Amino acid sequence: MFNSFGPAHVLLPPLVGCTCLYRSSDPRGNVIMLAMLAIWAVLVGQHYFSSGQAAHILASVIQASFLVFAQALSVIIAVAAYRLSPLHPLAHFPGLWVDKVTSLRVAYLALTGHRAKHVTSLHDRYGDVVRIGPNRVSINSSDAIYPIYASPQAFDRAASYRPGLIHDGSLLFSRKRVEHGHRKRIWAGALTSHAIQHWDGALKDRVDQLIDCIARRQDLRGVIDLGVCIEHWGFDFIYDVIFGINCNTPEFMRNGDPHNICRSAKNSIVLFEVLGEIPTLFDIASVLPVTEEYREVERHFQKHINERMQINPHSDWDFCSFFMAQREDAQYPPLSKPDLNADALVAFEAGGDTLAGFLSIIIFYILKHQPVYEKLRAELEQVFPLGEIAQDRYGSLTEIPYLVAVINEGLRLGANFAGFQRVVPQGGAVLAGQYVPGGTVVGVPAHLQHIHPDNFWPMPLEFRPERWFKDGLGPGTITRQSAFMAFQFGPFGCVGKTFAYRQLNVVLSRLLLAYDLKFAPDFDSKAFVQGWLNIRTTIFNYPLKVQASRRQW
Ligand code: HEM
Repeated sequence: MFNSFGPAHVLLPPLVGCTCLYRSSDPRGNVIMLAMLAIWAVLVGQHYFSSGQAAHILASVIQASFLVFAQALSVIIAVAAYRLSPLHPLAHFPGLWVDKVTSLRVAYLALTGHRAKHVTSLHDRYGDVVRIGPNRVSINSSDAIYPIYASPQAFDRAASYRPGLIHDGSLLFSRKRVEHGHRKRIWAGALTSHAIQHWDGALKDRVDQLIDCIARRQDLRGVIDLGVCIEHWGFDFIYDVIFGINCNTPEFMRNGDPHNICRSAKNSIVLFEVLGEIPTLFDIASVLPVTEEYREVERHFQKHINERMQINPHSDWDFCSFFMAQREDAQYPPLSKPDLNADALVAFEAGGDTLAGFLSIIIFYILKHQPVYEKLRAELEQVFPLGEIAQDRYGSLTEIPYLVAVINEGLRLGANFAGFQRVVPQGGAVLAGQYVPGGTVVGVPAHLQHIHPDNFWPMPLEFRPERWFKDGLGPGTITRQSAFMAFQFGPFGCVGKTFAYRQLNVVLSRLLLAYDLKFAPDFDSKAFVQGWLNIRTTIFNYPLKVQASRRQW
């Protein structure tokens, strides 16, 4: 079989190359595939011409395929052995052997929505610092939050933010702090307090529509799937904000989602989250049909961007105006069209989907805790005795302390994020008292920090909004704001945080004033919790069925 090439000739170079290189960065999957193809073609040619038997092309193909397969297998075995060996720089961190060898298992768990549970079980078993991937360490310590995320020298984002071969010109996929900072300044212009206030009118109209939509979709018992109504509201409103209220948007609350745009947008987030765990495979998968649903959403947005560029391109407050950076006070050059499309999509998914998911979770917790529901309603009624909130008072909702506490408590328990991946800079860093080598991917699991007794005490697992007040759950109440990671911190933190609070405050208050809400008679809250998955997007496999009756004022 090896008559033209010796085994050492074929196997040694990739063995050495991969063993050395694989630790420092996730190699590009497409480059590996092309290299293998090139090696295969050379081997076919070599065998074909050296054998001198033109008829033996099939034999050449078989031999070359065998050698390339053997080569790939030897590389996989060598890389696995290296990752398990004491020579690996992360060898001293505890963890499961399978996670040390490959990220495939964690990717699978991400797909099934059980990654957070897996990370929890690993920390329970091995302690605060655990190796959860070949080159990845999870750190369940609030000491690590500041250096990794919040400090001005916060670590760069890891390759998990690399969307394969899909265009990566958006804020979310920008991984280096400096270039990211430039793009973020454009976004920040669209989300100043002045800009946010500008959206109060559209927000009012969309919440009016949500209140009508709930009435329209009720069955004979007054029951609706509130999660779907809120999702449609969230996507309708974010469309306004991205493209402007004069654009031709799908109107989900009115028309439903016949083209499955909401579902495809959510599936795209799942795709990025799962394949982000294995960036090398993402490079290959991104040219396969598995990404077709995302391409569909991309095409859909392209259509809207084209329309938006025709209409009054530089004189409004929508995100596109700022992204095109053609306002009179613009300081930065306009984004290219692919970048514009990528940022619009990120706004749609980060703004519309995340907000709607968390709003549903907060409502679930409120309805599950009747005393909280009663207390919040009483507070709202005291401030708004006529049951109406004038638009010019939207900003003042932050001054209703219990409302803010309820929202924060829902965000605390709902932020089921398994760890935002960052890269330790060259030279390494001491994190949670341990030296972590440069190039290692690290992350602090938000969901574990949010229930850590050192950060939130007492009853860290329970929904108790009172904890957000000084000594609210008795003397010694601990509420560590610096461990509250729902919006992340620092340079890569959520740019829409203030806008998110504005929307949560307004929608929640108005819904509670407009309707008496309770779970549907056959609603099973245990089944809801079991069916609620976080794959960066929130998926409710069991619907949030709520009985709503209009309040009379
Ligand atoms: C309850 C609502 C929200 C929550 C819990 C939330 C949470 C987060 C978190 C944790 C991140 C960091 C992600 C990472 O580094 O991987 C993030 C980023 C981001 N969020 Fe939000 N978000 C919310 C609402 C919004 C809204 C309403 C918008 C826009 C209108 C928005 C836009 C963004 C953008 C653009 C990023 C990327 C920021 C960057 O790369 O610097 N988010 N969000």
